[in-house]
Amino acid sequence: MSDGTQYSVGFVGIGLIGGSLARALKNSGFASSVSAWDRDADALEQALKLGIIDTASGSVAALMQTVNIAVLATPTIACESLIIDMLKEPGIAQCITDVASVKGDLYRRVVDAAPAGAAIYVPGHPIAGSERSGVAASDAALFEHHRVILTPDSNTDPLALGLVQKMWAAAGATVQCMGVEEHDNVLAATSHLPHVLAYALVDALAQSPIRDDIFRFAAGGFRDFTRIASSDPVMWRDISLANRDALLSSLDGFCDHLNTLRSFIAARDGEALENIFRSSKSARDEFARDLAMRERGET
Ligand SMILES: NC(=O)c1ccc[n+]([C@@H]2O[C@H](COP(=O)([O-])OP(=O)(O)OC[C@H]3O[C@@H](n4cnc5c(N)ncnc54)[C@H](O)[C@@H]3O)[C@@H](O)[C@H]2O)c1
Ligand SMILES: O=C(O)C(=O)C[C@]1(C(=O)O)C=C[C@@H](O)C=C1
Repeated sequence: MSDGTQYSVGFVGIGLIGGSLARALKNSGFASSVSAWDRDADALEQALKLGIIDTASGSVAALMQTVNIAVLATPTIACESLIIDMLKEPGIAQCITDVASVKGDLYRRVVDAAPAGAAIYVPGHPIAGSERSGVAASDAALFEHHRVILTPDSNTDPLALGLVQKMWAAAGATVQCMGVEEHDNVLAATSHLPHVLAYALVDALAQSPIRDDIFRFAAGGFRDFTRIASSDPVMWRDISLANRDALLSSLDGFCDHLNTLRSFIAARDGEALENIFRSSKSARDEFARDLAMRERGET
């Protein structure tokens, strides 16, 4: 529960995720002021115009002079050098956090490059998003009833960790901590693999000689399975490469499973197929029930 203390929050990168968090923190009263720096001047102008930020900073260094909490919300590939810059000149920031979808590689490199400052760095990842990008797509309710994973370690400053937990709670999220490796393995399976599969399916069908018919007759099932193939290709290129090992392992396990299923179809083994579909339906139904409860705030 909020104790009413307000913080000055600064964002490096004000797109879908940065913009959504900025909106949520303003609405909840957690942020006394919100500032941002983005390499795209149009994104900053739009954020100002939409009232998502109060001030556009001229540089990362200038931003860090004025904020209690600094949030890095740029594409994964840009995070390493920006976090290191932020940690080397933290200004008045009590904590620095990020929202990147892959944690292990980034954290190890940051700790190697800036060991002294790394204690106030609390790596984070909201498990909520959309196939859309940019500040105009931001949504104050994006994180409500969603989980946020933080990956602190024994070096992390408890005060910095507490502040980041409080910030996400103010945005309506439930915070959970885990190690970077566990995070990257779980997310490879639940997020990165499904995105690769959706892109692969659409690409395979788009290359088909009967492509026009396929897209003409595709409907709800195809739409639901492939929504995430409309996500930003550059973001997903970065994520796939940043989490390469865990993603390869998930992909290999999945390919084996798919081949088993293929062999049942080839062998006309209806019983084996039905068993897989039955157990899959039961797992999916249970997940859907849990998700609905979470979205109603019941868990
Ligand atoms: N989109 C999702 O569903 C989702 C969910 C959870 C986490 N994430 C992670 O959040 C981060 C941001 O994703 P997003 O969807 O908000 O992307 P986005 O494209 O909507 O926003 C990124 C912003 O960062 C800016 N930017 C890019 N490079 C920069 C640089 N070098 N310096 C300063 N600003 C720079 C861009 O101009 C843009 O405004 C990514 O690391 C992504 O992996 C995304
Ligand atoms: O809902 C979507 O469109 C998303 O892709 C969100 C999603 C996910 O895979 O669930 C994508 C990337 C993130 O790092 C976290 C969440």
